[in-house]
Amino acid sequence: MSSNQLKQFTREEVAKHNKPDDLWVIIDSTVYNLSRFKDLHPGGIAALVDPEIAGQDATETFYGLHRTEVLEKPQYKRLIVGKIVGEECVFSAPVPGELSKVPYAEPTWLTDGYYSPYYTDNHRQFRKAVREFVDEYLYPDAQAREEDGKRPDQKVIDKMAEYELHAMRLGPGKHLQGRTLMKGLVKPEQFDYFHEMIITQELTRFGARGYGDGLLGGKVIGLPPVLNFGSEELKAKVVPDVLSGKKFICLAISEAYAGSDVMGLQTTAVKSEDGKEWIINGSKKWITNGTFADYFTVGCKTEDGFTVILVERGEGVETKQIKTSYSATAGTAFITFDNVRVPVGNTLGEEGGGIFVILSNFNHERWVMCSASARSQRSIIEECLKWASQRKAFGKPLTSQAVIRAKLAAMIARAESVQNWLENVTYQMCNMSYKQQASKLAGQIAFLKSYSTACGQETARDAVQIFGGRGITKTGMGRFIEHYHRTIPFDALLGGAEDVLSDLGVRQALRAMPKNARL
Ligand code: HEM
Repeated sequence: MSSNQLKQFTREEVAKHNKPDDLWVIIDSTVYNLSRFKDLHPGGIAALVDPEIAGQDATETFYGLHRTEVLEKPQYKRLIVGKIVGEECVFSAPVPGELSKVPYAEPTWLTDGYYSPYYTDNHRQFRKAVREFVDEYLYPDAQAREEDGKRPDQKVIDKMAEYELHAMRLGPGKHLQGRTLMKGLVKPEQFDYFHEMIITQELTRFGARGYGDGLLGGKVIGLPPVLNFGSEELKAKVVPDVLSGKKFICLAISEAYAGSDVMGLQTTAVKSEDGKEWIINGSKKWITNGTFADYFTVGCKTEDGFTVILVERGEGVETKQIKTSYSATAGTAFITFDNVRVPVGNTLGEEGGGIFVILSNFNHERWVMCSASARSQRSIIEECLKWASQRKAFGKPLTSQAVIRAKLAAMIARAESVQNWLENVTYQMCNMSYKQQASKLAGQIAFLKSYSTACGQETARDAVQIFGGRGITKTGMGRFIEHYHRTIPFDALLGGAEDVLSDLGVRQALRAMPKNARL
């Protein structure tokens, strides 16, 4: 029912319904009958029958205790009996696809009155379409799956395939040729790293970190080695099924024995006597999407050093769920390979040349993670600005406290610096070949990742302080803060731990020092 068709009441009429069995309240000029609901109210009966609430305007108190989305739920919409005559609602739930008007909730290129050298009209239209897609198809599944830990709904995966989002998430390249991207909104040859960054950032907005990885994060890092280093025959077999969401792939590098120390890995691949097959033995740990993957891009120790090999799920491959601090929807696995036989044609890149395959892949993976980190910090800023403005403490909004404002200042500065650096690196990527990126951007991206996740961790800690107890509560007002604070270590570890990455950046810089440089 639209608000115009609702029955109209005066505030005096509503005030008469102030008894436990005849209990109305006004929230944002809408009249709710809570007479029956009071017994089910998660906040208890006492809060509702309070003389300051029963029959009165409870708008301010309500928004101090509940998220707007509570009123959007159908079971609560049924409590509406009318509206206040001559008044209009002030607070609105976000409209799918719309930009937020909260300062710093969007990067400058999406903020009214600001300019950017990087984005075209096509990027802007594309951003709008992706956000509408995410809000409509992904957001509800993300919230539900993060909670129940099941895999993302296959219908969502299929829908993403229909728009070619699986292909686009791998970035620009030959794999996009002949595809109709986002229903024709962007041509394959037009698609660049800014388009890809837009997808990653929009996908991050649903605030469900485990689901984000469950939504084929394994493919984003596991398929590029096949695309860039696999034989034509192997690509023809694997790529179409993965990009259409029929089959799943993951990257299996880290082990119980070694994480960042790639050369210390212990999974072995030995050639069969006839030289036609690899025989793989060992285990892998913390492998995103491993529980449901059909293909595994595996780092192995071989006679010549380190080699990357594509393994298909089959005899000798076993995957078990690892319980981590985010949702099981990510499909994080412990994998064992027990005499797994794989054709030698599944080798990705040169035998013994695995380190190059992995290192060049790391750049893209880390840049994707920086894009996500920049965006999630912004979502946290939006939550904090809203909360600090609407929450009263000692009779004043939280924003009247200088310590709260100082925390907001630091978060905003961090998010702005990460996004601006990210856009610069993305611009370099748009103008460099894959090889140039591998040599020139490894240090930049390593620094950016380590810096952005360090910023994210500080922002998570500040946000919890601003939200207080709600920042450590899985439901209600602070639920996204609790989630971010709990899951931020994934950003800081996956794709390379902060310290290791910073050191990598410095080592790259030292290698490039001119021999004749002297003070
Ligand atoms: C349409 C009216 C209302 C509905 C549908 C509603 C619903 C809910 C729900 C679902 C929660 C659980 C927390 C959450 O998910 O955010 C909750 C908590 C609560 N509600 Fe309400 N509520 C309503 C009105 C009110 C009013 C008028 C008050 C006035 C004091 C109130 C006081 C509380 C309190 C104190 C809590 C506990 C908050 C917390 O644990 O942080 N509610 N309510």
